[in-house]
Amino acid sequence: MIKVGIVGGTGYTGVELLRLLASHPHVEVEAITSRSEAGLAVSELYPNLRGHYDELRFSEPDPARLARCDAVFFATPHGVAHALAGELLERGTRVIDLSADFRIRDAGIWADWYGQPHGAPELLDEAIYGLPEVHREKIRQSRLIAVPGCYPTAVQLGFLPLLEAGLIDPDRLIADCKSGVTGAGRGAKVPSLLAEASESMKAYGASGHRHLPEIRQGLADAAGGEVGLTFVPHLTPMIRGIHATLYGQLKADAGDLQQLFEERYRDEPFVDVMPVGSHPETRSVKGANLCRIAVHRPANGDTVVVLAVIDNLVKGASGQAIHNLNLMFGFNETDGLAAPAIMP
Ligand SMILES: NC(=O)C1=CN([C@@H]2O[C@H](COP(=O)(O)OP(=O)(O)OC[C@H]3O[C@@H](n4cnc5c(N)ncnc54)[C@H](OP(=O)(O)O)[C@@H]3O)[C@@H](O)[C@H]2O)C=CC1
Ligand SMILES: CC(=O)N[C@@H](CCC(=O)OP(=O)(O)O)C(=O)O
Repeated sequence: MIKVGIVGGTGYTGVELLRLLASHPHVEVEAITSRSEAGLAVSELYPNLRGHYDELRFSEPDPARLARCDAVFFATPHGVAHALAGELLERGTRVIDLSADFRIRDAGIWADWYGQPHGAPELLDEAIYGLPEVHREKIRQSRLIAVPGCYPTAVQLGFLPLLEAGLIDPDRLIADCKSGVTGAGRGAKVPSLLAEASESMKAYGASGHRHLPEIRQGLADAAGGEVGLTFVPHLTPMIRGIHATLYGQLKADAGDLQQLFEERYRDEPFVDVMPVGSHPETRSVKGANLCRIAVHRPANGDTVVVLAVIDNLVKGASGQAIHNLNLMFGFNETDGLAAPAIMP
C-alpha cells in the first residue's frame, strides 16, 4: 500500500478523488486538507463516503504531514501547488497537480493568462503533462505531474489522430465545447445558481479562455508546429460532463478516418472509439474515466467533425490524476478506474 494526501479535499475534484480511491487496491488516504472544514469528518460532509473513510478528518494543510505521504494530489485553485510542490518534492513526495500550475511550459505565457507571476518556474522543466495517451513513458519516470484541464483533455484526444497523421489543416481548427456546472468548482458563485444555470445555455470566454494556450501547446506538439485554434466554451444545464464538437479541414486524400481513430486508440484503456455514425452522450461517461469519440465526415466533404465526451470530474480531472498515479507507481493502469458510467 502507498499513502497519499489530498490538498483541497472539500472541492468537487477532491471528493471525486476520494470516491475513486475507495476502490483502489494499493492506496490508503493518509491526509486530506481543508482550511474551512478542518476537524470535520469526511463522511459528515460527504455522506456517500460513509463506511469508506470513517476515521478520516479534514485537517489544515501541513507540509510535514503531507511529506509523510508517497504522493500528494493538489485539488486546489491555481497558485497553491506553486507554493508547496517544491518542498514536497525535496522531501521525496511525488506531486500530482490537478490545477493549471504546471501545465504550460512557458512561465511568461502562464503569467499572462493567469494574471499573476508564475510561482515556481524552476520546477517547469521537470513537470510532465499528464495526458497518458501522449506521455505515458515520461509519466512513469516523473515526480511532478500536471494533470490536463477538462476542456483540454477532450479537445486534444479528439484532434490528436488527425494532427499526428497530418490529415487536417493545422491553421483552421475549431473546438466548440459545452461543460456542466461542476466545471466551475464548488465555491458559491452566481452563475452556478440553479436559477441562473438551469433551462439556459451560454457561451463564455469566446475571445480568450485560459485553456486556449494549454490546448494550443498540446496540439502544436502533435502537429509539429504552431496551430490556429478557435475555442469557444459554453456553460450548459447539466451537473457533469463535457461535450466537444471539433471541426477540421481535411487535406486531399484523407483515407479511412474511422480506421485511423481505431488504430490510434486501440491499446488505450480509457478511450472508446465508437462505431461509424455514432453520437456519444455525456451521460454515457458519467462517473467513468473514459473519453468516447465518434468521427464524422458530413456529406463526404472536406470537413471532419469529431465528437468527444468526457466526465469533467473523472477523465477531465480526478480519474486522469489516478491514471497518472498508477503509471508513476507501476500499478495496473485501471486500478480504481474500472467502474462503468452511471446511466441514466
Ligand atoms: N471542477 C472541474 O471540473 C475541474 C477542476 N480542475 C481543477 O482542479 C482544481 C480544483 O477544482 P475544484 O475541485 O473544482 O475546486 P473547488 O473550488 O471545488 O475546491 C477547491 C478546494 O481547494 C481548497 N483550497 C482553496 N484555496 C486553498 C489554498 N489557498 N490552500 C489550500 N487549499 C485551498 C478548498 O478548501 P478550503 O478553502 O477549505 O481549504 C477546496 O477544498 C482547480 O485548479 C480546478 O481548476 C481541473 C479539471 C476539472
Ligand atoms: C464551467 C467552468 O467554469 N469551467 C471552468 C473550467 C474547468 C476547470 O476547472 O478548469 P481546469 O480544467 O483548468 O482546472 C472554466 O471555464 O474556467
